[in-house]
Amino acid sequence: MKPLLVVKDLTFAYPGKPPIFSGLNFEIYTKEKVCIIGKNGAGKTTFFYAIMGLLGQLQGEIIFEGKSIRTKEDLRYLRQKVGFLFQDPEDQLFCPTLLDDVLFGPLNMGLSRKEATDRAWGVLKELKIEDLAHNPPYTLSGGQKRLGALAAILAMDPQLLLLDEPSSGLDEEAASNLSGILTHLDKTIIMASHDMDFAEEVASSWYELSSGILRPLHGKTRVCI
Ligand SMILES: Nc1ncnc2c1ncn2[C@@H]1O[C@H](COP(=O)(O)OP(=O)(O)OP(=O)(O)O)[C@@H](O)[C@H]1O
Repeated sequence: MKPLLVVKDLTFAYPGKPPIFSGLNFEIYTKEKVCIIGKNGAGKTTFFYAIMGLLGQLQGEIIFEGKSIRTKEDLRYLRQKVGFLFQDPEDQLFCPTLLDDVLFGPLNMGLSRKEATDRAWGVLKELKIEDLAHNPPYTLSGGQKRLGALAAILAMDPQLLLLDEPSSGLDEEAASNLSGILTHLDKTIIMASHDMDFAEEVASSWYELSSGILRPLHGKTRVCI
């Protein structure tokens, strides 16, 4: 079996700054759930940007489903299959209501309004935020926005989820509901988190990002960052 995603020899520096990645290698197989830990500024968010093609020209290679992502067309395909929950959910909610935001992806993918609406209500209910559906996103709390942004991603039924601090700002009940959902979700997940209790619930393998490389941490080792 081939890995779902391979990141090969990734080297990257923001202009005028020292390299964040220096020959980083990573691979994940379908249905694996991985947590990446690392100190503030280690490059976890930047790693997700690299996978999503948000850093422009890269040194190294991103391979998805066995195919090297090289052209705009490849990137469009990858972005349909990979759902990215940004660290700041405000970046992802831009419609008049939360329901519109959750409908946006499925409608854009060509689903009928009925299919898209069924899907949108399904994820809103699963995340227990259906009573917020008609609210404008700017009126939601930080935790509600995070769940709303996640609903918008899940409604697109991506194969791989990149979750940047998914439990940040959630109360205990919402975090526990979310960890339960992610644990049972039939999808591949790469998550960056400082919330060890949450991550231990969801992830089955761990990596530490440090000095520009990803190092596997064997076993479900509890690591304090
Ligand atoms: N657009 C940018 N331009 C220049 N430097 C940046 C930019 N974005 C991030 N950086 C720098 O790159 C480094 C890695 O940032 P990144 O956000 O990827 O880290 P992180 O591991 O996600 O941190 P945290 O745990 O705090 O979320 C930091 O030193 C940050 O200041």
